[in-house]
Amino acid sequence: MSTPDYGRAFSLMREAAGEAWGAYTRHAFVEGLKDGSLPRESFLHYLRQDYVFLIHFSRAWALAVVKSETHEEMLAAVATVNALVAEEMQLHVGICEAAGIPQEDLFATPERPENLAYTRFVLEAGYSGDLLDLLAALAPCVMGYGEIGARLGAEKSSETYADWIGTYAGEGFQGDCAAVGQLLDSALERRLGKDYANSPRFATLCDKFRKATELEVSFWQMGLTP
Ligand SMILES: Cc1ncc(C[n+]2csc(CCO)c2C)c(N)n1
Repeated sequence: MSTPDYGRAFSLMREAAGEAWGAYTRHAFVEGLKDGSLPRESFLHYLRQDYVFLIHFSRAWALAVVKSETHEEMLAAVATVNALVAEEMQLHVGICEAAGIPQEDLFATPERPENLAYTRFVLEAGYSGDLLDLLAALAPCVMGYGEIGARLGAEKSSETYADWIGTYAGEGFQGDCAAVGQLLDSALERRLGKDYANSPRFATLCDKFRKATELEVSFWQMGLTP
């Protein structure tokens, strides 16, 4: 299976993240989703934490609207806020309700430190920096799940987690990843010029991307320990 193309900046940042990228996208939790061996208890624990995660991620994408400098940037950011609140959070509510966990319980899930560390790192990148700092911290989450979804959609050997895999493998979500990739490319060119990859700023953005990738690894690891 070929890896999906989410744009030039993403490819460069992914490369700069080194081994952390594979540790994230091929984590044992992901392989357990692929072959159905992930214990249900771990999956539900992950989903409850992820619901809280998505609340804060929606706030971070809303901050991207605040940090936008063009109508086009605002449109891309607002589309992601909507995808998060209306689709992804709904997926979690649906799966958890079917498993006997009501929505009020989800909202009241005590936040694990690994979860808190990740979302507050991203929000802080946005509070202290500009749209580029924020997008560099947000990108691993979107494109990583895009890559995971595309691979698991093609390679899965069990139907146990097919709903979850289908959401991220589907055309809708893959289109969202391409749109975020384009936003990242155009935001970089607008602020740093076409040669952005050779700007000193780019290295600091790659650091943020790698840090967020490492926080994704910790999040999967947390999922394995309910
Ligand atoms: C820990 C964790 N990391 C990434 C995602 C995936 N995700 C979060 S926000 C977003 C963009 C809007 O769809 C996507 C794809 C997740 N659910 N949980």
